[in-house]
Parts: sequence; structure tokens; C-alpha cells
Amino acid sequence: MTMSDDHRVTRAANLIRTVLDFPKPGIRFRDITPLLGDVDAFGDVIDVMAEHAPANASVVCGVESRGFIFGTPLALRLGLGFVPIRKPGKLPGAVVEQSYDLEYGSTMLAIHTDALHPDDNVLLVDDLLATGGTLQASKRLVEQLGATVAQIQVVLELVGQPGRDSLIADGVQDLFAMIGIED
Ligand SMILES: O=P(O)(O)OC[C@H]1O[C@H](OP(=O)(O)OP(=O)(O)O)[C@H](O)[C@@H]1O
Ligand SMILES: Nc1ncnc2[nH]cnc12
Repeated sequence: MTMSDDHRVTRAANLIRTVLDFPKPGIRFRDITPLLGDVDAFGDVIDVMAEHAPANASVVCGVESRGFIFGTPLALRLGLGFVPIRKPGKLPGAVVEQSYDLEYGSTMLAIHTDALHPDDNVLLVDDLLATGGTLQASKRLVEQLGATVAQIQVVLELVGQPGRDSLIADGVQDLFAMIGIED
């Protein structure tokens, strides 16, 4: 069965709204808020993510801020702890940081240095994969702490953007993207 044969995935995909020229001219913004507002569809998305999670995952890491929306319920569903990867200046303890480029800008991400152990197998979660810059930086943060990325999950992949290829070139072997949208 492909993902598009799963009525749960089809319904979720139909609840993603496209907003033209947000936040900058030329960007087709994929807005997940209609999906989040539908409790059945939102619950289905977490179910499908949990069904695809690797059995050896020891912790879920989610990327601020939309990665938190999917990463925290997924962690609870899997019975795992959650580690936030945050934008700069937000985490109070000692951190490691990585800078990265976005489809519409450039910024940094950080993780607490004591958040992961070298034997952790991380399930890394975000809402959307576009250029891949966010998840590449996040993977580097996990690896800077000596842990391993067991799998990356995103709800939405912008097909035609370089994200998938750049993550694969970076050594990602397990990438689950629930919904692909031609960009
Ligand atoms: O693959 P990329 O080109 O890196 O783009 C994907 C990232 O962009 C968005 O986050 P954004 O930085 O807009 O922050 P937000 O989640 O706080 O809205 C999205 O939630 C992903 O994290
Ligand atoms: N086109 C897009 N829509 C929503 N979030 C994004 N993050 C990066 N690109 C995006």
C-alpha cells in the first residue's frame, strides 16, 4: 500500500491549505492549521507517524516550532521522551548550535548539551521538508552530542525542492515523508 492509498493520509493532505506569497513574494506557503484544527485528522497523522517509527528509537527530537506540534504527541504515543531543538536564545542551559539557511531566510538552531546520550537513537521530527536546511542542521546537532539519527519523519515534503536529496547526501537512510506536494 502506498501512502496515497491510506484514506487517513488523503484526508490530511486535503486539509493543507496553500497561501500564495507568504511570508515573501514567490513562496507557496503550506498551512497546516486546518489539519491541526480537525481532531480526527490530526489524530490520524500521529497514528500514521507512530506506525512508521523505528522500533529502536529511544527519544523523539522535534524542531521549533512546528516540529513540536507533531513531535510531542508522537513521543507520548511511542512512550518516549521529547527533546526540543530550539531557535537561538531560548534554551537556558549549555547548548551546541548550528546555523542554517531557510527557503526564506537564515537562522540558527540549538540543543541542550545534556539532552542526548551517545547511545540514543533519535527519531527526528518536523512538519515540513523544503530545502532540507533545518533538518540537516538538526541532524548535525544530534550528532554533535554523539547520538544517532535513526529516522527523520516529516508530515509534508515539498517535492521538487532539494531537501530529500540533500538529506540522503548527508547520510540519512530512513526518511519518512507522509505527504508529498509538488512545489
Ligand atoms: O527544509 P527547510 O527549507 O529548512 O524548511 C522547513 C522548515 O521551515 C519551517 O520552519 P520555520 O523556520 O519557518 O519555523 P516555524 O516552524 O517556527 O514556523 C518548517 O516548519 C520547517 O522547520
Ligand atoms: N513553502 C513552505 N510552506 C510552509 N512552511 C515552509 N517552510 C519552508 N518552506 C515552507
